Amino acid sequence: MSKTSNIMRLALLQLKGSKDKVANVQNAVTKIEAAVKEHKPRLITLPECFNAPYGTKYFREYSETIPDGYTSQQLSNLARKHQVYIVGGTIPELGENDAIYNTCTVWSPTGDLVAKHRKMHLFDIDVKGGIRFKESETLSAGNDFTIINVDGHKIGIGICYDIRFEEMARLYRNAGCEMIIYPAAFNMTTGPLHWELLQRSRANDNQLFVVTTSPARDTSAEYVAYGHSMVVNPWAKVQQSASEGEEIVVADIDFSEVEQVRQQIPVFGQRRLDLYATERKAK
Ligand SMILES: O=C(O)CCC(=O)C(=O)O
Repeated sequence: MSKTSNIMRLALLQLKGSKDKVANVQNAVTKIEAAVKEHKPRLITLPECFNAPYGTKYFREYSETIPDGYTSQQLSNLARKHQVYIVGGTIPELGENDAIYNTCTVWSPTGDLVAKHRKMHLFDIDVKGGIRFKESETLSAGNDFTIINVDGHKIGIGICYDIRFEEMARLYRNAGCEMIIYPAAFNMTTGPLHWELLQRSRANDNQLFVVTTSPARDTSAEYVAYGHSMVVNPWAKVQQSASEGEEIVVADIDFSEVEQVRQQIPVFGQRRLDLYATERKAK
């Protein structure tokens, strides 16, 4: 598809969650309506696990099938009604064989599901005195890379912990992506040190835009999200970022910056592919 425009307006919705699924989804609906009315974005992003509390004991209870579940239907209707792309954060998905996935849905302006990305790297960490989390207690990992095409621009999709795996971002870059979107929910242990660093690293390594959307910070929640949803440009500069509470971040992406950086610092063509490679394996 040829590029119809180099400018794309994004709205990142940093949303507060609760244990009430319908209230969470309705909050997203209200904020999407407000973002459309006030800012007219082309693409809207939502946070990781925006319709449920983020915790392994909750994933099965809150899980839904895609695309016929309640949350999917709401996002599909909104995308069609407002003719926008929605990168629908993530929800716990009830998949084949009763498996649960942490899944991002992407909706086109016709309301169609254009992609579904299941988190590939499960968040299993144990930081002494900090945080222990083991998504693999209840979740299964996805096995597929996901690239969408919006107005001729290729955009890779990852989810939170996926950002730590530079090979995944490299494969998206190799496939021609100009942006990677990660719905994410870093925490108060790893967020302060790694959140911005990882985004700027992936942007700098691959000379593309990195976009993250976090839940708002709620210090009364069992899992306290870091917040600070962010857009990093291909120069690895933070173009825009949220604070900690509920917020809509509006960013005008100029995709011509991707080509500028790639021409001026041409590392992609200077790699020693005679000596090393990052290659996707056939499944
Ligand atoms: O990598 C991290 O520090 C946080 C990852 C995370 O919270 C997640 O994958 O949901």
